[in-house]
Amino acid sequence: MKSCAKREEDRKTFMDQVRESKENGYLLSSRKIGSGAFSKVYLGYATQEKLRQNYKLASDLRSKRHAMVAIKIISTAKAPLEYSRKFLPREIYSLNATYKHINIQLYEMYRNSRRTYLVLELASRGDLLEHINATSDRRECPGLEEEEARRLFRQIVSAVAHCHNRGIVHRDLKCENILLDERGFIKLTDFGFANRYSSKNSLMSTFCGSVPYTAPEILMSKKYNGELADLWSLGVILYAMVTGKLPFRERQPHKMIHMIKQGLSFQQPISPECQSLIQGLLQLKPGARLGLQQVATHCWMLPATSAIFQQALNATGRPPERTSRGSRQGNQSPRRPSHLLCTGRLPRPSRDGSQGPRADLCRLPPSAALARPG
Ligand SMILES: Nc1ncnc2c1ncn2[C@@H]1O[C@H](COP(=O)(O)OP(=O)(O)OP(=O)(O)O)[C@@H](O)[C@H]1O
Repeated sequence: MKSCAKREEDRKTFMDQVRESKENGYLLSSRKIGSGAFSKVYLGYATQEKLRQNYKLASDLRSKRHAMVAIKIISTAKAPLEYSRKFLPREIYSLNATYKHINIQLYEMYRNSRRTYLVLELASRGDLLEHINATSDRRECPGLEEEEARRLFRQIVSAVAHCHNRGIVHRDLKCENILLDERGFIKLTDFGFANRYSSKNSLMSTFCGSVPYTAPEILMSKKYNGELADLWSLGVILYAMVTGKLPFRERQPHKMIHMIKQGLSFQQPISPECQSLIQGLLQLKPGARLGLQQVATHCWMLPATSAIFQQALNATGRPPERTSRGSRQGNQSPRRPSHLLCTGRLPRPSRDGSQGPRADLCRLPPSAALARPG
């Protein structure tokens, strides 16, 4: 229970934030839509005056037919110095450098000695993790349909390519950092670990990310190429989207490495094209991973091929038979590497606690970030 004094302090802080936002052209609502380690995110509204002054903001909001924004408030006075001096400036730099892409959007920033305010495009439909879990529950089958996964993954790839083209690596790509707006567009968020690099070959050494999504070279504390590390995380995200599970799940980095070395496996029917794309991204050796250009033009990313697969899957519950060379035949299950299965599935008991028919459904667990300062 919060003490009276604490409640009063929170109320005063909130009133200050309302005033500071108003002075900058935004109405801050009391509806908190998220919070991070050192931040709170509120629903806000652009005032008429702001819309008159800021043409870009006005035209964007006009197309959405509302004036709502997400206002992320970072208490710089309370956050550790390293965060305020190093990570927050990088986040702001990265958001500014990537302005404006349909899948990433910082409208504006204002600040004073105590707080920094980031005015972001509102993504009102929660994050990808929630979406995967909710869809898995609705379908009674883990993961998204490949068609939907493709639509979302294309946007994610486009957003990451936009960052890389501007010399920014995200370094914390994960389902929780991909938000969805009311039109189903993804918004890449949380650039707290992002960094810029001067050359494609420059290596980084900060140990950051979230273990299940972190590239093995980072887990092994090697110097790494940020772009190639982002590609690994993209592979984990795609695997999570289509299977509703994490490919490798361990808390301890050294155990994760062990799992990764054992290899990847799929426990449910996923199209061979999608498997090949995931395998191409989840390569232990960074240099062996598919590049973003190869990802964008991979055959799974083209709708026609996989629509046929999905239709067959829906009709028979099994992947379609293939006749071409190297493909599988008849009712055989997908060819699997002989190593152990390494999925991060979390069995969910049915409501009465027994292992009912849906006991093999899983929920993707949220993953805590590593190396948060403070
Ligand atoms: N543009 C947005 N629209 C809607 N909700 C948002 C938006 N940005 C952030 N949020 C919500 O606020 C939460 C925290 O935001 P964000 O991840 O950017 O903060 P953070 O301080 O970097 O978090 P963390 O400490 O977890 O890394 C998000 O998980 C999300 O629920």
